[in-house]
Amino acid sequence: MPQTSTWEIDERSSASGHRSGESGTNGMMNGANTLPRVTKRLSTSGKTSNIPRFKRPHPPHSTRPHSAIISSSPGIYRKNSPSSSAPSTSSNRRLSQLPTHHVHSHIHQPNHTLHHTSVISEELTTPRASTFNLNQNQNVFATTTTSFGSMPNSGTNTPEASMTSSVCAMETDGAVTGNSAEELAESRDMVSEMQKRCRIGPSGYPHLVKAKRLRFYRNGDQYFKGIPYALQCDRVKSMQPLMEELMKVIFKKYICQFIITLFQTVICDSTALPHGIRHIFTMDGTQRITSVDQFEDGGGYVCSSTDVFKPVDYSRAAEPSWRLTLANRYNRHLETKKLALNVVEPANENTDFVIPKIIKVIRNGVKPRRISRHLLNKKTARSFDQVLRDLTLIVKLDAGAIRKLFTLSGRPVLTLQDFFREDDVFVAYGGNDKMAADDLLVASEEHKCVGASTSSKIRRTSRRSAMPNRNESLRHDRSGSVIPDQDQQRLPPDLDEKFQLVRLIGDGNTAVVYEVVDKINHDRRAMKVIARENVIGKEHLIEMELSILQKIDNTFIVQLYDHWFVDDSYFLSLELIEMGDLFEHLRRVRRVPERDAVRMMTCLGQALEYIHDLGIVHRDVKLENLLIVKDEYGELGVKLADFGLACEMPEGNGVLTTICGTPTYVAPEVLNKTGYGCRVDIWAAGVILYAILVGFPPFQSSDGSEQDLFSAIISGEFSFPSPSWDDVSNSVSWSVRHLIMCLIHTDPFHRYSANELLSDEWMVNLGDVDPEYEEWAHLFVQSKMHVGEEQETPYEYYTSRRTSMDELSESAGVEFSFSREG
Ligand SMILES: Nc1ncnc2c1ncn2[C@@H]1O[C@H](COP(=O)(O)OP(=O)(O)OP(=O)(O)O)[C@@H](O)[C@H]1O
Repeated sequence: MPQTSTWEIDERSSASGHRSGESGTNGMMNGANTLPRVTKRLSTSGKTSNIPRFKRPHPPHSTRPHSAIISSSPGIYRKNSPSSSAPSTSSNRRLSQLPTHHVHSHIHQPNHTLHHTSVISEELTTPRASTFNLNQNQNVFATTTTSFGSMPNSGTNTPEASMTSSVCAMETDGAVTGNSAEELAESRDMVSEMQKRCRIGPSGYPHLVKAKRLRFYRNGDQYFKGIPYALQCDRVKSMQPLMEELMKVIFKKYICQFIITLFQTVICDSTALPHGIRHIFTMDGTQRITSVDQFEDGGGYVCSSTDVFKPVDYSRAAEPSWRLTLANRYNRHLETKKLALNVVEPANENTDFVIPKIIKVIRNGVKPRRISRHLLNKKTARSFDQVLRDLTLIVKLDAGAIRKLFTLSGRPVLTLQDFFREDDVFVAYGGNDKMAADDLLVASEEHKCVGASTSSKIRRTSRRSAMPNRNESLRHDRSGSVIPDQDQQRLPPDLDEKFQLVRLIGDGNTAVVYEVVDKINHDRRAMKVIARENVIGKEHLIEMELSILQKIDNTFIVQLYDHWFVDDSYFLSLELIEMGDLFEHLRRVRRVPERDAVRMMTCLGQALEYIHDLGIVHRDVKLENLLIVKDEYGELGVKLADFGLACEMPEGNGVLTTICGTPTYVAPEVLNKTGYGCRVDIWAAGVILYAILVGFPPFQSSDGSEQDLFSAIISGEFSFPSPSWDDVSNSVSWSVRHLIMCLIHTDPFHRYSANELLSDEWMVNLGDVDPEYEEWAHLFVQSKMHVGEEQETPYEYYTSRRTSMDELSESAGVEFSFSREG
């Protein structure tokens, strides 16, 4: 869901293709190739797209074309792959089907002196290419064959008959004629050296000992994709050194190449191969490999510490992970829950129940024990295995991987959902750790960290800390992981004197927001905490946010009460809004009725009119930044929050040029770099109005890419597709469509202002417009629509939109996408 993050654009990188002076409908840029490059704005997890990635080696099954080691220039000839007429050995067949490592040998003969090099590469040699080269050099081949006079010949001079492998390529520079006895001897020496290194093929011609291309898996680990390995049979002659090498060299090499998976791999090793590699099996487990000769080129093999083969579908291994090897009582739980080892779990666990929650994990051992906190949310709790893996890295048991987890009431944690029940304290055990009843009792010294003295108290605490139906981390780059300090849930001492921390309310790209209570007057507040490390180089944005919030005092905007910079973090005491944000509200209700929508838009319009009059642009108006409030009559409204990207308009007729915002809501003039002002917030308001009425935004990309989304935005073309926009039971008026068209207008000068938004007929009449106006709006909208725009069938609608859904559509979830189709 790349459209959903907040981002900034590297302006330098987007300079090309831009022509200044273009703006709005008349000045739209044409095509995706002129779109600026996007970089993520901020991320607490550091997962910004501009972090350099480690270059992965070519995948073993790469289909990159074979680089031209074989030349067709005169005087060079090479024996390469079998020709089309050559007998098709199983080895050859594998070679063409499973392109992996190849050994190429070049024999150059400059000035009649032979020397050779061997190259191991992952390049693909196709039989077709080999045949071509072979035929090209057939004449020369015959000539050069004489220079190998000492070699045994099977009686045929045809290269097709003599060559059996495609892994040997020979080159000579210049014709081989008129050799002196000395040169011939030299050649013979060379050949004999070659013979030492080469086997003599059935034809009598030598070929280099071919490296067998193998792939090794770990016993019982269905998540380990395997490691490719070129087995040089002339070098590794027995199993023991091979197994040692596999353990010491290959895994380490793998670790070096994929630094990111270093930890995971180490863990995998210690879990899946606790005693190193002692046995190697074929993939189906029917045969144990006892000699290197038994390895077949292109084959896959399973490394094991024990002689018990675990039947897993290794060929379909997914991402690296580690498996639990649970014992005794815990294993029985697993069995009953059908979570036993070797059962391939679905790739995507259901995570509907995942809500932001801080869990505390007690590291089993001598009391007082170390207690780690970990934030679980949609991002950090994707699957049971993944959470256990993360906890292993955080808790750092002496025994290595966490293999058992229990609540303080003794309930085992067996599924992801178990983390989201009422308990939030868990005791972690390693494989050899023995459980004792005393483990579940929290020592007095541990109370502070655990936050409770008994499990019943913990239950009360956890109930209070659970977020009601909020799902924080639908955005892919949302933060959330380890709560770094055990005292994180305590404010720094100065603030701790003033405030009592109550619960986590939400997290954004840069901030974590808690509910706090003022210890003196008992007022409840929201405390937004922005760790400085999350905003390095962007401190000016925080300063700007603070400076702007201090100027603002409006009913429809979340109020800032106070702020501090302590312990390298910014703390903002804000008005507490308890009902969550509009994004989550929409997620729950799927679409907002017009009567609610009109009130929400009125609140937003008021907020925008207020800040625009002050010359302030919010620049990040979106569903997540509209917090839901209820008035005394129970009517819903919103308050505008998060001024993290807000800025003041330049003096005079100046415009803003920094490209920032959230892709789904960004206005075309921001992308076009023609300069922009307050009307970008109005565009976003139009996107929001559209989205809350039907549950999906007006602009999406067909392939989920930001480029595609931006093209759609710049084109300004959107529609009101069936069935959502003409659903009888959710009848949406034409007046609101008219308003949306006035808000989502590519030309900012023709786009409504905040004042015009508030004066719109639909807004003024709270959605209850005069039939005449509705009729007029109907004609207006229809006159602007392209023919067939509303003819989208449900099938097209769902397929086109579900594939390109951003966070909002995603949030509508399966229910939404299928319930309507029955
Ligand atoms: N005053 C508040 N009262 C209640 N909840 C709040 C308040 N401020 C923020 N939140 C919640 O916390 C979440 C994150 O806050 P906020 O959007 O300010 O963080 P951020 O990191 O600046 O966001 P972004 O991801 O947009 O950069 C919000 O989506 C909202 O649900």
